Amino acid sequence: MPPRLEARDLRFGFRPGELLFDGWNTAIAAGELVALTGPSGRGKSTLLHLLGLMVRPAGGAVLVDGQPTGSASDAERARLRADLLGFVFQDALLDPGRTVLDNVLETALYRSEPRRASIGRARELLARFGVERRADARPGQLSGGQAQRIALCRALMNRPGILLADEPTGNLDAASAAVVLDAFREVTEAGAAVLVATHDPWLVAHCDRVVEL
Ligand SMILES: Nc1ncnc2c1ncn2[C@@H]1O[C@H](COP(=O)(O)OP(=O)(O)OP(=O)(O)O)[C@@H](O)[C@H]1O
Repeated sequence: MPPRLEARDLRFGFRPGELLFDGWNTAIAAGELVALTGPSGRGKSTLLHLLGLMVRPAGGAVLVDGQPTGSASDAERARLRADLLGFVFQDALLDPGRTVLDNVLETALYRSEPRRASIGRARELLARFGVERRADARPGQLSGGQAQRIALCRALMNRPGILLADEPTGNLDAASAAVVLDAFREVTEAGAAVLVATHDPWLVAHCDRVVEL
């Protein structure tokens, strides 16, 4: 079975002559929970955006379940993201114009699932992370930790085969961080791969493996 997620000889930089990644390789198998660590500014978020098919590399390849994604059109990449990937952005990046419930439902709507069919799962996820009472709130009314948990609900909505999470416990107390780790474990036990960029030593210690940038 191919790795769920693989980077081969990845190259990328924001400025000419300044490559953040110059021939970078990694592979994450089904069922693995992997921590991505390294100093601030080294490129953890950028790498997650490359692996999450939001940014195209300058060279090399990102493979999803063994399939190269380089020649896929933007529409095909968007389809892969909706079908296979869950993404928790640093600082949550919820849509300020929608309620919490509609933010969580957003990923299901990308897959053309009827809203009514998805509401039950969205509410279950919100309850699991202790934020069900915020369902009708707008993101501007949330604490940082609530926003982070809601962003995780949104990423889990489609039961992704690959979950990429950027500092998902940065604003959480110990009890909420433990709920997040439990959720990651449940996702890996279902055969997904989880890559989590983090500075949190507690979370790193609970991962199967560490990739250091
Ligand atoms: N859109 C952008 N345009 C230009 N440079 C960028 C852009 N995004 C990030 N950078 C630069 O790329 C480098 C890597 O940034 P990135 O956010 O990936 O690092 P990081 O390891 O996730 O940092 P942190 O741990 O602080 O979140 C930094 O020097 C940053 O300034």
